[in-house]
Amino acid sequence: MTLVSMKKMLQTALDGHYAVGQFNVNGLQWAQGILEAAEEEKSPVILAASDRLVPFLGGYPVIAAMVRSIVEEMGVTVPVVLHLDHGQSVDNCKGAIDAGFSSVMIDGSHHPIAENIAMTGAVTAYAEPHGVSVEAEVGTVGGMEDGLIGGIRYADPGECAALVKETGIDALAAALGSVHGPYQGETVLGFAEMEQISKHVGIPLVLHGASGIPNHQLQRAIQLGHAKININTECIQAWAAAVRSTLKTNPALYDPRAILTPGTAAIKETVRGKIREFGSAGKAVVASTAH
Ligand SMILES: O=C(O)C[C@@H](O)[C@H](O)C(=O)COP(=O)(O)O
Ligand SMILES: [Zn+2]
Repeated sequence: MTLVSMKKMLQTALDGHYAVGQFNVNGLQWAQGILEAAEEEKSPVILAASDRLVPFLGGYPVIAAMVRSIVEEMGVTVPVVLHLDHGQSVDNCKGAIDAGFSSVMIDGSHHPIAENIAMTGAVTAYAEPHGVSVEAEVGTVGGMEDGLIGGIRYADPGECAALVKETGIDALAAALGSVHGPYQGETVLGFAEMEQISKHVGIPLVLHGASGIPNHQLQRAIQLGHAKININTECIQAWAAAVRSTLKTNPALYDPRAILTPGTAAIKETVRGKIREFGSAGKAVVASTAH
């Protein structure tokens, strides 16, 4: 199965009232664990490289080659998207597209809306002829974003509508109370604003900062228009706990395979649980035949 764009995948999910998980890749083991879980659950899946981590991961061509090779080697049959997460500039998005990413996010949310629209429009113009889908963001997700720590700023419905209308993006991340990284206290999402924005823009919404959000709130977000849900923190916490426990139990261990394999298993089981929560298990055929 070649890499696909998110366009039809997310529209099909929106129509079917489920969401596709975006799971961030922090190394080879993440790609393996995420793809194994998606294949076993027969779920469409989005593998993402966060732009801030691209140098750590070896650059766009290395990431694209790695994901494509693993998909081929494993004989993955479910639809797979390779997405640039929180793309920091128009040039970075172009670099990812040229390297073979099938989807990009341009994150102009820290700029005034006119600039955000201009950046996003430049990316959609470049992506469209390549068959690459585009996500953009309005408002501010709390916690760490693009390497900056910030507070929550709710997306403005008028700005969301203008950005969608003027750029033709495929998915919109409208920040409505979610936070990147671990939550301090209970999650408070703006469901009334979510309903309003979803009706107004008519395209799939994306929920960033979804780690730690209780399932009943995720289900409500899905019913109110979210077709893509981003998870990174829960996977990296599960990986770290498994590797830490392996080393604690066997302090003399030094074989990387023995140390790291439990980490891959932990990522896989975390992803499996999320796929089931989001309702995308068994939806691979639906997603790949949708047009
Ligand atoms: O950490 C990154 O750079 C990627 C995340 O921002 C991702 O887009 C995301 O929203 C994951 O949220 P989390 O798992 O709740 O931290
Ligand atoms: Zn995010």
